[in-house]
Amino acid sequence: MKTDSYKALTNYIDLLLDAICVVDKDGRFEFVSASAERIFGYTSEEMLGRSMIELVHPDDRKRTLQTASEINNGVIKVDFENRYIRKDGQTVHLLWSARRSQTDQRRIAVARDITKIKQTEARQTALFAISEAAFAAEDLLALYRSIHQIITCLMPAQHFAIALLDNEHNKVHFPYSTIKSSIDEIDIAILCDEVIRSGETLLVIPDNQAEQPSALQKIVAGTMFNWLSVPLKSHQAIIGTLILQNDINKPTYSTMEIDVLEFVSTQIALAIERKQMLARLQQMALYDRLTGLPNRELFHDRMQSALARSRRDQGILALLYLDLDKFKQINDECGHSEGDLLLRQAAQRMQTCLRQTDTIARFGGDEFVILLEHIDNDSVVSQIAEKIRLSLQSSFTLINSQRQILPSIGIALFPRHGTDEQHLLRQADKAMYVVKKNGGNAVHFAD
Ligand SMILES: Nc1nc2c(ncn2[C@@H]2O[C@H](COP(=O)(O)OP(=O)(O)OP(=O)(O)O)[C@@H](O)[C@H]2O)c(=O)[nH]1
Repeated sequence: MKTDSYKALTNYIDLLLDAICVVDKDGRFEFVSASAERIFGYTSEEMLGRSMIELVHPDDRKRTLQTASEINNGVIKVDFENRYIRKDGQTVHLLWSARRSQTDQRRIAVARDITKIKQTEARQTALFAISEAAFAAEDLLALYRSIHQIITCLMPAQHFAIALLDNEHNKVHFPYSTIKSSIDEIDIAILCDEVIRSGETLLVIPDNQAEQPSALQKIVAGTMFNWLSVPLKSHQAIIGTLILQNDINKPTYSTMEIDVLEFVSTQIALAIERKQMLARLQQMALYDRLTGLPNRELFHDRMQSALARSRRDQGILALLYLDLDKFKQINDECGHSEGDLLLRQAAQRMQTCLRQTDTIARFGGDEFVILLEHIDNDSVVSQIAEKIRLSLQSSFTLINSQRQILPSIGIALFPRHGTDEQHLLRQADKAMYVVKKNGGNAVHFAD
């Protein structure tokens, strides 16, 4: 095919929305139709003679060369997709139909710009994945991990973080972050503050560093990364930001990528809010608000599992029923808030006497129940109970006073004193009353 022979055709093919490209045996553009300028952003003069592969997105080059080689070997491709980097730096998604011209040793290909279709697909896929993740994730951390995965499928994000606004302390925190950079967390927080305050997406690349507000310029000066931060807008407010970080040698974030991220960020914000609400409800349903200890419901759950394990392993477990002595006096003499503080501090002290696998629950007022598993013998239980009793001996520093509190502790063992929860609780409670009757501040085993 002679270059002149294209001329007669161009009157017609320039009308096409798709671009026709011909590359020579070395992979250099030999002919491009008028649409190529719209798709690639380069004039045909700028493209002719240039190596095709140079314009291909770096991550798609290997695949593209493989396909080119298949076409050179006679395969006709009608469904090859790859990405090119336009002259303005934006990424364009293309669908190619290509074949070899046997006589001329050239590849003739028709490129269709499918960026918009890809954008719609990406939005829909991401929305579906986010709603699935919001439903399936067991907790907030699992949700954050899923969000990271979903975003990595949408666009390059070597590093990723979720920053959330802590309204109580009016500052951002990072419940999820893989960002490792010379910029420390405080500085990233300034970037996030800017995004939350303005409600606008922030893209920092080497070309626009100088256009950033001066506070940000100082932070990002000399950074080796492109930064993209998108506000997380729920229906109510901006709850935080998503932060993506990519090496500056990689292509910058495209308008399409930013648009998709902005679109899905609302769904992400809503999913996070819903999960936070669920976590709060779970916390309220299972934990005591004052001390943060498990409540009766959670204790019941743990007790059932522990009993099942002990029955299976023929193990011993111990139940300690603990009531503080003369706690009412503290409330009466120092006030309810001092009483609250003492309950919180006493709970902390008792917790430090236990192993991670043990459970201490607040049953209400000044009553606590402790579950100890894998007990070898009575004396181990006595030792732990004594340790708890002694931990409360030294006085508590409250806001306006120093007070001491002593406990009465009753103990029941599985299977010796009972084989179900109710029975064991009753036996431990009775043992605790024996201590109370005898003046308190002691430990007693059920009979
Ligand atoms: N500060 C505070 N007090 C509470 C809370 N819940 C219950 N109380 C009070 O705790 C006290 C518990 O009562 P008791 O156990 O009968 O009083 P006590 O003085 O410890 O009596 P003995 O156990 O017989 O030594 C009551 O005065 C309750 O009002 C709470 O959340 N905070």
